[in-house]
Amino acid sequence: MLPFARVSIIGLGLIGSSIARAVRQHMPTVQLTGHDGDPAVRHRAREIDLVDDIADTPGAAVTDADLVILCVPVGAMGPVAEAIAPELPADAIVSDVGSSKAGVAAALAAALPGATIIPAHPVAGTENSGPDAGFASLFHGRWCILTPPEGASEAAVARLAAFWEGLGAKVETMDARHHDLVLAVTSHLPHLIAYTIVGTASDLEEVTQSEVIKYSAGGFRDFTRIAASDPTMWRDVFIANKDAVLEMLQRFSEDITALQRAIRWGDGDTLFELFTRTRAIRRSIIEQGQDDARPDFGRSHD
Ligand SMILES: NC(=O)c1ccc[n+]([C@@H]2O[C@H](COP(=O)([O-])OP(=O)(O)OC[C@H]3O[C@@H](n4cnc5c(N)ncnc54)[C@H](O)[C@@H]3O)[C@@H](O)[C@H]2O)c1
Ligand SMILES: O=C(O)C(=O)C[C@]1(C(=O)O)C=C[C@@H](O)C=C1
Repeated sequence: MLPFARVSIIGLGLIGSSIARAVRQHMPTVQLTGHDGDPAVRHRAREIDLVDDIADTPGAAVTDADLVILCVPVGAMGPVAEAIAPELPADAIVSDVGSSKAGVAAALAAALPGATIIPAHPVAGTENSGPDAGFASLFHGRWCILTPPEGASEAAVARLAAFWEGLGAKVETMDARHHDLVLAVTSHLPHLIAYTIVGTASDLEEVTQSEVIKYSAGGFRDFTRIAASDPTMWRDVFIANKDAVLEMLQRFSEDITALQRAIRWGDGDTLFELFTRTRAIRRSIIEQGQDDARPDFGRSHD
């Protein structure tokens, strides 16, 4: 039996549209309703027949849902939760896909007192945005981290876990603050570094924009992919996960200062030891099958 019969998705961009496509593929009998705040996105979602029904307001999208998933930028989670509150069925489970969790959990709890809220984060994505960027296999073999609040219904957690497993994800449960600390170093800091390095390169007087494009065939090109990620999404993530990001940034600054010293003093052993360790980490990620699922990394869309 399927964990949910009527799923409502608010926010039909990369993640919302990927969930819609994955539900269509893996749970074809589920009734899917969607809403997006941008009329152009609603229009496009209708054009590509993304879900069974597109609602023009967030409230109208949830009236008969048994699962509501908020797929909007982290900073919009609270306002969207407030907008669905009057129409939310008492027995519905509310979840989200935000990249940071503690702040979102607090915003949802404040907006929806008494509701069953189980926050989640599928650790899968790309640098692209919008309803055409999504694909059904995005979550295959990827982690989805659930961060249920203390005292959350175990049955609700189990149903949401079954939903994500049904879309092909592996599910882990974690405390929201621990999630935010781990993701600060594995996801948020790498994005900050990519935004910085691409910005620095384009600011350098002697490196003109055309040279940045011309010579970006190697490592720099990989940074530009990450630095092309959605500005609204990442602005909200850094503001929401400020404490954990600043803590990891401090640690990173100390480590880069140590490397600076090693380079200055010609300490090749320190450089070689670090580069050997990081090469082994990359290889073990690939061996564990945690390499990238994006279509341009050689896997199919569905
Ligand atoms: N992009 C990734 O790699 C990734 C991965 C995992 C989780 N996430 C999280 O998923 C969420 C969505 O990200 P995305 O990549 O799908 O972004 P996206 O920009 O592709 O889609 C977001 C959609 O939300 C809509 N929206 C914004 N504010 C709204 C509001 N107030 N009401 C209704 N709709 C609104 C936008 O119009 C847009 O269509 C974010 O919270 C992000 O942190 C993103
Ligand atoms: O592959 C990418 O483009 C991503 O940045 C995906 C990525 C990540 O950092 O791994 C980005 C944000 C998320 O919340 C989850 C996944």
